[in-house]
Amino acid sequence: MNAVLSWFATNGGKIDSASVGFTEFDGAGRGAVALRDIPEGHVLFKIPRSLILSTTTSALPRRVGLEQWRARGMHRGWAGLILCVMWETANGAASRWAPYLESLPSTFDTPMFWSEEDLEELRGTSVVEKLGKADAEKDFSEKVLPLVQSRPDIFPPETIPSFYTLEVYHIMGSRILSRSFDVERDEEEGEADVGNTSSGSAMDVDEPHAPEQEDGEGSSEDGEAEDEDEDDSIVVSMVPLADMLNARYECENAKLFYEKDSLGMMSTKPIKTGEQIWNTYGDLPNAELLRRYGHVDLVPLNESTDASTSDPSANPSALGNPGDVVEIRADLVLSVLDLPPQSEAKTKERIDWWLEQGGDDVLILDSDHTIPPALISLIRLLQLDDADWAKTVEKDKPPKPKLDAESMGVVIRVLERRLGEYPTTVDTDIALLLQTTNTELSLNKKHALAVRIGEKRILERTLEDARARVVAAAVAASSGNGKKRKAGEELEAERNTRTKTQRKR
Ligand SMILES: C[S@@+](CC[C@H](N)C(=O)[O-])C[C@H]1O[C@@H](n2cnc3c(N)ncnc32)[C@H](O)[C@@H]1O
Repeated sequence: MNAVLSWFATNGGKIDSASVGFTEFDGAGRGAVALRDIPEGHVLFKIPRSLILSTTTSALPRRVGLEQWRARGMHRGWAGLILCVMWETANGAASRWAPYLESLPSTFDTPMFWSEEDLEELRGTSVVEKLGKADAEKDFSEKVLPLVQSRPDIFPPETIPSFYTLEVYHIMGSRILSRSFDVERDEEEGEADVGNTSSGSAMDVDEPHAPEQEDGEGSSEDGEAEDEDEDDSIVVSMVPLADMLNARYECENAKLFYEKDSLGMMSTKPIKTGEQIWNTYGDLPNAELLRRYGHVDLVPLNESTDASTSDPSANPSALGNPGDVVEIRADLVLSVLDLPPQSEAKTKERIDWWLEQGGDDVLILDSDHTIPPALISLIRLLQLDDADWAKTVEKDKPPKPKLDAESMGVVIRVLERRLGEYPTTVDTDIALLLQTTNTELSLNKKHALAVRIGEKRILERTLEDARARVVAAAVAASSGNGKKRKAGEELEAERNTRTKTQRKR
């Protein structure tokens, strides 16, 4: 840390060292701590733009030649930035970022590096299919290695076995995934236009991006389909010191802000002496935290729980991540509907139309346990008869998310089938957590348990609520209530009451 701090100061970085210290936190690596009471709005440290490491500040793209760089597709996805970090590392002490790069971790707890046996523990969660290992390896073998091998003047052949291997590519990718920020392009350096490395990333592209404020961090080497409309004003960047702050669900008390020639880490709340200085990674679900950062958040799930209880095995049902979600793929909905094979073409037409309308192919359940309106709308769309489908297309609007008895039946079957994708039940998982002492279970297995339990809890509660509503509607329908209503109408009436109550809250 000392080497990084003196490099930082020598190169124009400013740190309020009376207020901020860096120390090791148990199970979380390095982090920042308040050395005195810090008021809100206080600048903790400032990073000059010249210390930011990206494809616009590394000399590599220009050494390769911007035309070559683009021709080889290095301006798209993550390959370009990863290669810059590899090259800067290979340059050793000659790199502008040498002490910083030397201080970065080379081992990670992210599933990218897990054994097959450990990955099996994540079956049913969305983590494994999002790892992007195969895409990263394709980028390495099709883009990065051919470029490296074609330019011995820049990448001396004897350095390839140590600095330009697939293993190093994954390590550098993981450093970027767990530490990078979206930084707005400096207008002057924008002239260089080496392209945007963030295209197709799984990083915070979904976060609203305030123009004067840096928001969250995280990036990915697992480029998805590349988007022609990529935002050229954002450059994925390594920001020394700013990336040494840890994060925890709703604990953020500092954030990175744009200033003219620098980025400033500023307190967003008063911070007491001795408290950790937390950034935010966007209060992600545990599945995403694990995939990108290699840790999970376990916080008390309700106010009555003792906040000091951070050991999940002490009271596993009281801790979790309130930001957890469950992803339900649209094809699971299709499999539940079990539509006749002759309607395959019609179904495809409807799905394509749904996607064109901006509908998602993954539906998200979150911890408020309500049934996602998009799920109801999709179920109804897939069940329309031909005449109603034609009317829907004419109106150019997907069906309203009206939860009638038939749709509710499908929803329940979807939730049951989704729950069945995990090999174990939530009770088995909690029993496992209770039976095993901390030393018996590896960190990977503990993390996988936390992800699984969080997701299954959401599914089970949503399912319980849905079943209870069916029963309530059936009881109301059979009791007549003055005039006899159909169970479906009861469900609808009950849904409206719930929505109003929720709005009031
Ligand atoms: C941006 S870096 C933060 C600095 C890092 N601790 C270090 O030693 O350089 C992100 C990494 O810090 C660790 N981390 C951050 N917040 C954490 C938390 N709440 N619990 C455990 N580890 C955490 C994870 O390893 C994550 O990949």
